[in-house]
Amino acid sequence: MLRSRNAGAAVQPTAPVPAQTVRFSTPVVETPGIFVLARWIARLVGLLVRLPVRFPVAVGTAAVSVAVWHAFGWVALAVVWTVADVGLLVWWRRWPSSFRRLVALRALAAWRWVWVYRRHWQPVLVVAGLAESYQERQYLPRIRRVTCSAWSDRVRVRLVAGTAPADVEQRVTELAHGFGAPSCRVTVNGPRDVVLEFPRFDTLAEPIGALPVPRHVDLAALPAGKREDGAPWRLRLHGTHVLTVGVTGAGKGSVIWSAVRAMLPAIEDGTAQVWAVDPKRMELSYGRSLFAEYADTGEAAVGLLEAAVSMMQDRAARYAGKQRVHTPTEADPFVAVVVDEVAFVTAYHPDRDIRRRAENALATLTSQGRSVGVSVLAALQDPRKEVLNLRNLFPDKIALRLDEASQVDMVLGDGARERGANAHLIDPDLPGVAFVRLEGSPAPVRVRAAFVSDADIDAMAGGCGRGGGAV
Ligand SMILES: Nc1ncnc2c1ncn2[C@@H]1O[C@H](COP(=O)(O)OP(=O)(O)OP(=O)(O)O)[C@@H](O)[C@H]1O
Repeated sequence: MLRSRNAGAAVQPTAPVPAQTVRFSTPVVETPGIFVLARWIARLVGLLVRLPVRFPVAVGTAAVSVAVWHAFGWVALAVVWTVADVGLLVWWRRWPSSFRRLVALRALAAWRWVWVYRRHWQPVLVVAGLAESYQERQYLPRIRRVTCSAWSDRVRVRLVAGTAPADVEQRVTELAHGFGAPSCRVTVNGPRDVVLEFPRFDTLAEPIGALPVPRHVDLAALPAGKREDGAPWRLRLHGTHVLTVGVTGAGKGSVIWSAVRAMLPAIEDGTAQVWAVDPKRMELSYGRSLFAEYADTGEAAVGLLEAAVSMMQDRAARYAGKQRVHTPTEADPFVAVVVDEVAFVTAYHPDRDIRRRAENALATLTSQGRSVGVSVLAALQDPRKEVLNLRNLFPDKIALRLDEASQVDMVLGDGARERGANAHLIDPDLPGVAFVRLEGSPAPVRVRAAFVSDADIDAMAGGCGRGGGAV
């Protein structure tokens, strides 16, 4: 075989390869000082033109103050300011919500724009790796607007052309720390248009007591707790199946009990039933009288699940060709099959036959039960496939505190962690806090389930809620 004489010789990295013996480089031309000065002046004029548009109230106030002072002197200015302050004070006391919306939150937004976001924008984004370079120039996403709600700042951002919202979603932790916020969530409005939401404080830090029992039960929107933005968190049960995942002590019981509590009037009037599987015998046994069916051993649990399958198939046979949607009635009530620690019957039970039968029954219920009014609400500690390979049959999932970062996407679906659903970082002192995905939005929402105490369950089981009043 012929070998080149140079084979194996070290190649000098600086030596030009034959095709590049002539190298072109851009000449450096010194910019005349007049151009630099003209550019600064142009930028200053641009800023002065934009200021009244961006901060009309602040600029208007300053302009009026200067005009009054110039025309009538400082005494007149002091009088005008005193009258304005008294007016604001009266507005605040008499109409606090409109004052808050139109004055306080707007002033706060302007302040946070200038002091927090404008000031730290470039260093934080560069260090977080969100600055792009092209032809030796640096390009940053641009702040379009900052607005404040009672609990968070929403920074609307125009992305650099050629970048994607996913680039920002992957840096939410850096952004949150960079701007001193507990978390950051990304919402995509449209092309190159995203909103970064930074909470200013944790609205879910205080536990929420059991919610009042609703007068009219909406099985598609059961009040179960509070969302981070202060709105009620409503859990859909009819027409879906819900999987609640969290480590021990994360608060799975509070989700289950809040749902049962919200169904109480329907349970009492016979239009809803709860069939409970309680392998730990600790969580659900307390309110046993509320359940139409109850099982606390492996054999009994499988029997209950298979009975639910038969009932569901009987309904499906009766509905076939006549009715496509289930409406709860006393004859055909909505059935919520509540399974606490579902892995006990699908993975941990020593009898293989029990595990197989339980898994088959759950697969049948979750794949066919929705349209005939049978829903499964299951709780689970470990979301891995080996433990519950049916997890994708649950359309709705709730991620309470999890063990590992990798479990977040297992529960809430791909991309949930990048969008800020840091369920593995939930404080152990905040049981009941969870991330959920609401219908029609890929952005995960942070919620806290209401805590239903033993006394509340006692009262519920004792029938105090009859008639739909608060228990
Ligand atoms: N929503 C909540 N708000 C406030 N405290 C809560 C809430 N949920 C649970 N807790 C507290 O945390 C404790 C553990 O909750 P819970 O038993 O529901 O956890 P779990 O996830 O079901 O745990 P395990 O899997 O071990 O049963 C409760 O005894 C209660 O003190």
